[in-house]
Amino acid sequence: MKKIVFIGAGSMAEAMIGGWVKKECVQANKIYVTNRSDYTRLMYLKDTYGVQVLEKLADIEDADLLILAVKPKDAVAAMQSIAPYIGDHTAILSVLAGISIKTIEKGLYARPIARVMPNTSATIGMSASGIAFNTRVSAQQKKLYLQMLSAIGLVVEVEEDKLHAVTALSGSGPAYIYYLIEAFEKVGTEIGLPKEVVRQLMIQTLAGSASMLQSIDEEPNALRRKVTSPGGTTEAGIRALEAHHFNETISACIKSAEQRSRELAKGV
Ligand SMILES: NC(=O)C1=CN([C@@H]2O[C@H](COP(=O)(O)OP(=O)(O)OC[C@H]3O[C@@H](n4cnc5c(N)ncnc54)[C@H](OP(=O)(O)O)[C@@H]3O)[C@@H](O)[C@H]2O)C=CC1
Ligand SMILES: O=C(O)[C@@H]1CCC=N1
Repeated sequence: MKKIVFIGAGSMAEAMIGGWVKKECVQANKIYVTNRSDYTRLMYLKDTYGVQVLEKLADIEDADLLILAVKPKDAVAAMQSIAPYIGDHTAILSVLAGISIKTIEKGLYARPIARVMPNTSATIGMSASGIAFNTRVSAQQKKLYLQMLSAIGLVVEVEEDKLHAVTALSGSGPAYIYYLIEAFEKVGTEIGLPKEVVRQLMIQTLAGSASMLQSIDEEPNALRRKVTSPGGTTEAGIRALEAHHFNETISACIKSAEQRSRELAKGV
């Protein structure tokens, strides 16, 4: 691909650009960025990653790929602004939460459209992404998208409707983990450790546990039992989690996010 244009230049666009440029998966000078009004932001992306700033919207005409990366509430306006200039051969990759392929086809006409739900860990090549395609995406294009997404992490192909679940779990997931670390830091300082020490300990604990799950063929439940001595500290901790409705809390979190993704699809 000779020209890839990001429509929207926020956190997710930067995470994908950062990941691709670092991995040398896409050459920076083939990537163009545009947004609604924040020119300083475009210059920052140019200076940091070596991407190009799209001079005017008409310049999307010869783009091979447009990546839609605005907030869902701005999707219709963004599509209206690019529709007059979009070339017949241009394909679409959307990272918009909730917004369906049907809505994009309505806004940008019949063409190859892929919807991907990555996460911000794309920055370091550690995204966990789900992807779905419309029927116009060729086998060759699919292969290319899967390669591009693999360069910034794990990618799984799912039915489009399941992207709501992917969004709730791994799209939003990094925020839950950061929130968890914030909670560990808060309580860790209450029980006497400096915040930086709590952070170091808990980042390593998270990374270690994730690596154990990746490298050892055992269920989370079995690994948990190996930590839990009868009458010990872990058992006391898990009991407190159960008493405070841990499972219900996580279930409410994921179901609320999934529901919100469905609402975004309806423009709510
Ligand atoms: N952040 C995340 O972790 C993830 C986000 N996503 C999805 O990615 C999308 C972008 O999210 P995120 O990067 O966080 O959002 P940001 O708010 O960080 O960025 C949004 C960008 O869209 C631009 N924009 C708004 N309206 C228009 C328009 N009409 N034409 C062109 N550009 C426009 C904004 O420009 P300006 O600043 O000039 O207004 C800004 O650059 C969302 O749809 C979200 O659902 C998906 C997975 C994870
Ligand atoms: O919060 C959001 O809507 C987006 C989608 C997934 C992560 N951030």
